[in-house]
Amino acid sequence: MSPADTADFAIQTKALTKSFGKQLAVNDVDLAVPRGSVFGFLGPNGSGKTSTIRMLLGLTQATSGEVRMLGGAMPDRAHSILPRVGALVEGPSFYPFLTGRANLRRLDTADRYASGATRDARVDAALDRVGLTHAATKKAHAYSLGMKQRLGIANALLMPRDLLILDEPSNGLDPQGTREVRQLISSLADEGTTIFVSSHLLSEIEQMCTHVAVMSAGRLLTQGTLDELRAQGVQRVTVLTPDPDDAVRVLGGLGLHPTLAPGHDDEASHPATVTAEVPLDGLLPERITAALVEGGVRVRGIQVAGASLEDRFVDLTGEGFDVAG
Ligand SMILES: Nc1ncnc2c1ncn2[C@@H]1O[C@H](COP(=O)(O)OP(=O)(O)OP(=O)(O)O)[C@@H](O)[C@H]1O
Repeated sequence: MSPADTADFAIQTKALTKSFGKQLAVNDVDLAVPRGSVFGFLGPNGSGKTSTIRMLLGLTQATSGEVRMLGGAMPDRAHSILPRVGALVEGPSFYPFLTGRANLRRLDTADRYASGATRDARVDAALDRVGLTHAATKKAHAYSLGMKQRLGIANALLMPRDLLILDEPSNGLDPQGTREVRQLISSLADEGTTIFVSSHLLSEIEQMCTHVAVMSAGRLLTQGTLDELRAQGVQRVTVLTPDPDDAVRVLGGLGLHPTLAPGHDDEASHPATVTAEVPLDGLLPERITAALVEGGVRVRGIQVAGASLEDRFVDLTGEGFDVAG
C-alpha cells in the first residue's frame, strides 16, 4: 500500500491475518475505513473482531498482512500514530476505590505522550465531554456500567484524537446506557473524529454508523455504506391468489423463480401464497401486477418488499444476527 492510496482512509489493512495455532481467527482481511466515517465492524461473537482491533492497535502481532492507520504503517510508526488514536478495548478497568477523576489522572500519568502541565484541565474536559462532571468525585465502584463505559471513553479522549477505536462499547449496558454511548459517538463523529466501532448488534450499527463491514468466521464478507449494502439485496414479491398454478406460470414467464407457500389445500376458493425473489434492478411491481392480471390470475393481494439489512446479513453470514438493542 503506497501512502497516496491511503490518504482518504483512517484505517486500511491488506491481507491481515492472525492465526492461533491452526485456527485462523482473522483470515486475509482487507479493511478500508474512510476518514470521517462512523464505521461499524459487525460480526457474531468469535468472528475475529477483537483480534483485528488488537492488531490495528499493535496490541498483538499480525501473523501476516499490513496495517496502515492515519496514513502511517503500523506497528512501525506506532510512536507517531498511536497518540492520535483513542481506544476502548475489552472493557475499561478502573481502580474501584479511586474516584472517576483520580482514575483518569492515573491513566493519563501512564501515557508517556501526555503532558503533566495540562493534565487536570484535560481530565476535566474529558469528564465533561462524556457527561460525567457531576460524578467526578464519586468512587468508580459506585458507577453504573454505563458510567464506567463512558469513563472508558473519557480515557480515550484525554488527548485530541483523529480516530477512535471502540470494541463493543455497549456490551453489558442497559438500553439507557446504550443510548448514552450512541449519542456520545454521534456527537464525537459530528466533530470530525473517525470512529471505528465493533458490535454484534445489527440494530446498533444501523442506528449510528455510516459504513459497515461484516465479519464471519475470521473473514470479511462485505464492506461499504449502509445504503450500498441495502442495494446489494433482493426484493421479494408475495402474491395472494386462488389461482396459484397460474401465478407460478406467469411469474415464471417473467423470468422469476416462484414457489408456492406450503399448506395450500388445493381448494379452489382458498387463496394461496406464491412468492419469488425479484432483483432490485429488475421488474417494477406494476409490471408484475399487470402480467398477473393479463394472465387471468385473480390477485387478492400483492406485496413487493425490499430485503432488510438483517435479511442481507443473514444471507451473507448464513447465521441469524442478534438484532435486539
Ligand atoms: N489468545 C487466543 N488464543 C487462542 N484463540 C484465540 C485467542 N484470541 C481469540 N481466539 C479465537 O479467535 C477467534 C476470534 O476471536 P475474537 O475475540 O477476535 O472474535 P470477536 O469477533 O471479537 O468475538 P467476541 O465478541 O466474542 O470477542 C475465536 O474463535 C477465539 O476463540
